[in-house]
Amino acid sequence: MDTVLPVEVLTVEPLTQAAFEPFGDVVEARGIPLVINQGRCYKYCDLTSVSTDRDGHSSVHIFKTSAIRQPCKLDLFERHPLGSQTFMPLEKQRFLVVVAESTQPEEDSDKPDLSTLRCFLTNGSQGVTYRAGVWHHPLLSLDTPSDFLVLDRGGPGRNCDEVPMPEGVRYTVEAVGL
Ligand SMILES: NC(=O)N[C@@H](O)C(=O)O
Ligand code: NI
Repeated sequence: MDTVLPVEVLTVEPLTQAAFEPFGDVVEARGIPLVINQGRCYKYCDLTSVSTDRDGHSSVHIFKTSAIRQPCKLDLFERHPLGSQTFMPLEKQRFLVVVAESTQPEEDSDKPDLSTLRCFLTNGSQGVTYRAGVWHHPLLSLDTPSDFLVLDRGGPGRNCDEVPMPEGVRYTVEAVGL
């Protein structure tokens, strides 16, 4: 018989720039746009930026991802110490943004502090940028398979540290209100 693990059910909070400030930027059309292209287009400027180390370069990808099943069991945390990482849905896809603060920021021995674990739900028109070194769960897209534009740091060196979720507890995000 499978051992029944205690379940840590995470509450989901709506994604706002104020709440997400410690981790990075929310990318969404906000503020007063510039009117460009002979009036045909509104430009919402400088919503976020791509950071890389001096040996890296900014790189653009498309992720074609399947949707998560719910309740969503968390697998691991990762961080990209050499650069930021931005996810922007291409099909109005909602996704879960699961982050945690660092135990020893900037140190090689840094780990996610699971007592600070936060779970945000986007509204379909929002993307996020994780600042370099921010602990996050890999992409968790909801509802249907979907495409995301991803901007991050390309180049030499190790840019992905992973820490599995601790044994003995199942961290899940329940479908409450999802
Ligand atoms: N592996 C990869 O590029 N994706 C992850 O970094 C992620 O945050 O989804
Ligand atoms: Ni990542």
